[in-house]
Amino acid sequence: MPKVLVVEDNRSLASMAKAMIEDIPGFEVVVTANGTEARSRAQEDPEGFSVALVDLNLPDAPNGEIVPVLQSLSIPVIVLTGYFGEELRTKMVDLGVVDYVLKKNISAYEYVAGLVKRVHLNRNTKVLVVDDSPSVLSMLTRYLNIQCLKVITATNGAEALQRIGEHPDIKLVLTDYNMPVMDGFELILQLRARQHKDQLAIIGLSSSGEGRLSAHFLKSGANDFISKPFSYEELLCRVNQNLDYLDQIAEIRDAANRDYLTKLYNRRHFFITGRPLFHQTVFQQKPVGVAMLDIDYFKRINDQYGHDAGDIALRHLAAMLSTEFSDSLVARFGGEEFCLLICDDPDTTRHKLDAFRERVSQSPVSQDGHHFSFQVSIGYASSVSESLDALISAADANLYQAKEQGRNRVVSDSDATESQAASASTRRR
Ligand SMILES: Nc1nc2c(ncn2[C@@H]2O[C@H](COP(=O)(O)OP(=O)(O)OP(=O)(O)O)[C@@H](O)[C@H]2O)c(=O)[nH]1
Repeated sequence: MPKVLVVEDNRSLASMAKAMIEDIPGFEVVVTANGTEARSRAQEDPEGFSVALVDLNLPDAPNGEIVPVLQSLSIPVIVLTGYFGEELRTKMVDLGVVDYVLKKNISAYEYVAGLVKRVHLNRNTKVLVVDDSPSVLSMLTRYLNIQCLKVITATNGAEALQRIGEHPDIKLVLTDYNMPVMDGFELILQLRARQHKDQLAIIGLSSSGEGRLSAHFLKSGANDFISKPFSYEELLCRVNQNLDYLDQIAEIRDAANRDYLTKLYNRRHFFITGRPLFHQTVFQQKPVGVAMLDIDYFKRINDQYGHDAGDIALRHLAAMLSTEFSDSLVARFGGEEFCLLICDDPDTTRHKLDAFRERVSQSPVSQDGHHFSFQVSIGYASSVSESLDALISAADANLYQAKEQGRNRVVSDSDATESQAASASTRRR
């Protein structure tokens, strides 16, 4: 869990900062009221603090003396200040603080909370900087490192493409225009052929004399543009804004693809991802199958223990499915029905499904002091190869058989064939 150190002698401001930061899911705040206390907390556990939020004017450190102390323990610092001037700004930028924020109203704290989250996320965020000037590369690297970003560098477009190949998880590219071998526009065109604006952000950089370059960069597919020379603050704001945009799009996309209750993928995403995966697997002549899984007598759980208990059971089963079928595409199709696309040998899968069914029946759920168990029926099909939809229909038919035969069982293609043969022979007799 990310921990934030707040160093503030004004109790109400400290409480406000704590409340706003702890509003971010998973964040914990430790408040200290002076420099001495902050130093000993940070020394006790320097690894533990993701970032520190520091009041510049503390009773025992009135001129920001605590800032370099925390930085020497590798804790990035965001400064809160009650006054502001050019001299202070220069001092803060020279010290290498992540940002300085004027404590004037509540929106300053909202901004700080967003920044705290950004700094934490930046630790796993890769940025590629492309410029043929060593001095620009080293300045950008220093500025971006202050923001805790992982910086990778290249000196021209061709080298940048190589770096992207080595690090496909790069999220942001900052690129100059005028470079040898391959310029910034050509680089952007090549990058955009592979990744859209909401997957990879690109910021163009060029000297302020080249007036029309900004429009040209944007038309070529850049998300944003910065004129050189630029201030640390402008770089920080543009980089953060672009990374926040990517994260928000990813969150929206994820919310659209997932079932709200169980957080498993929904039916829509199952088909979008599953159809190409199915065709690719069939084309490669590898085994592929679908399992339809349904909780037995689920209505009774709702009726007996309440709808909340039913929801807990659904989440419990979803968590088990995610863990035990982590290599498969798992979705909640609706109600108490789940669907799995499994790319594995049918015999192995059949055994795995049966073992899973058994485990479900032996893992009780607790709600309000009540403990209850439930069972599942599973239909598995792997012998149909014309389409994913046909495979799902076959699995569904097998699930129907499992319910008909008494529930709490797995019925696969071979079981269904055997049972049809048995009933045909009974009819013949
Ligand atoms: N708690 C809860 N119940 C749900 C949810 N979605 C659907 N249900 C309930 O799931 C129950 C499904 O009942 P049935 O279709 O009769 O199936 P069943 O009782 O499991 O019986 P069989 O499938 O034949 O074994 C209904 O009572 C729905 O209201 C949900 O998200 N949460």
